[in-house]
Amino acid sequence: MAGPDNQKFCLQEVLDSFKSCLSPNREIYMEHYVAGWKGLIKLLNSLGSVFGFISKDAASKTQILMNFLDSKNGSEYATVQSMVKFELDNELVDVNKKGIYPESGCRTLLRLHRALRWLELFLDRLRTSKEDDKTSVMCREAYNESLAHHHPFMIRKAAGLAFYSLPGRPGFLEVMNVGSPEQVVAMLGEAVPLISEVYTITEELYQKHNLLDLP
Ligand SMILES: CCCCCCCCCCCCC/C=C/[C@@H](O)[C@H](COP(=O)(O)O)NC(=O)CCCCCCCCCCCCCCC
Repeated sequence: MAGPDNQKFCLQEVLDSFKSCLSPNREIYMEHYVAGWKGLIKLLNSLGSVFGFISKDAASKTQILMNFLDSKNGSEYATVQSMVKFELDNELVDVNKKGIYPESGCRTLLRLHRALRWLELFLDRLRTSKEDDKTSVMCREAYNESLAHHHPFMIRKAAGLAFYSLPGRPGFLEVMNVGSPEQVVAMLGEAVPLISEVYTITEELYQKHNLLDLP
């Protein structure tokens, strides 16, 4: 029987998670942030094994955050804001170079946060694309504008090759499990601003604490 991680991806599920992410005072709930990523990883897995190296990395980072949430300090990780405060107050972050905390919550979330910017740019391109536009081009452009700045040559090369395997626009919209292309586009219209808001709040928080370049 398929376990929960093998279930089919549904864009609605990701949208719901990112909706639940924001508290009334604009804090980001870790549980829902991680749930959003788990939904995205399901989609990536359904696109084929060529994306395995990307989904493995995202899954391992998601797992690190879930482990913090389940630990004895779990309540300190309830929101991204409380995690940053807790880890900085207790000097649990390698700030300048890798040291004894190579997998701190702050540096792990930063990697996913940078990928969220790629997602925002990619989904916005998809939302405004025309029928015969290529998903591989949208994906590459979004990647070059965001994550690529943080990746070494070999990763950029491997990612670039994987993009060629993306299904065309109609196939990609179908994988989202939403309905007609028009319905997917409408849902993207809701999802992109939400993802963008979560991204901006995190970016401002990390900027304020000088955490945007964590090794
Ligand atoms: C739809 C096609 C998906 C293309 C994904 C584009 C992003 C390409 C990322 C390539 C990452 C390669 C894997 C390794 C990365 C790590 O070296 C690197 C640095 O980590 P480190 O400091 O611990 O060493 N890790 C990262 O930058 C984090 C990458 C996380 C990538 C997550 C991508 C999730 C994609 C979800 C797709 C969902 C499609 C959207 C439809 C609603």
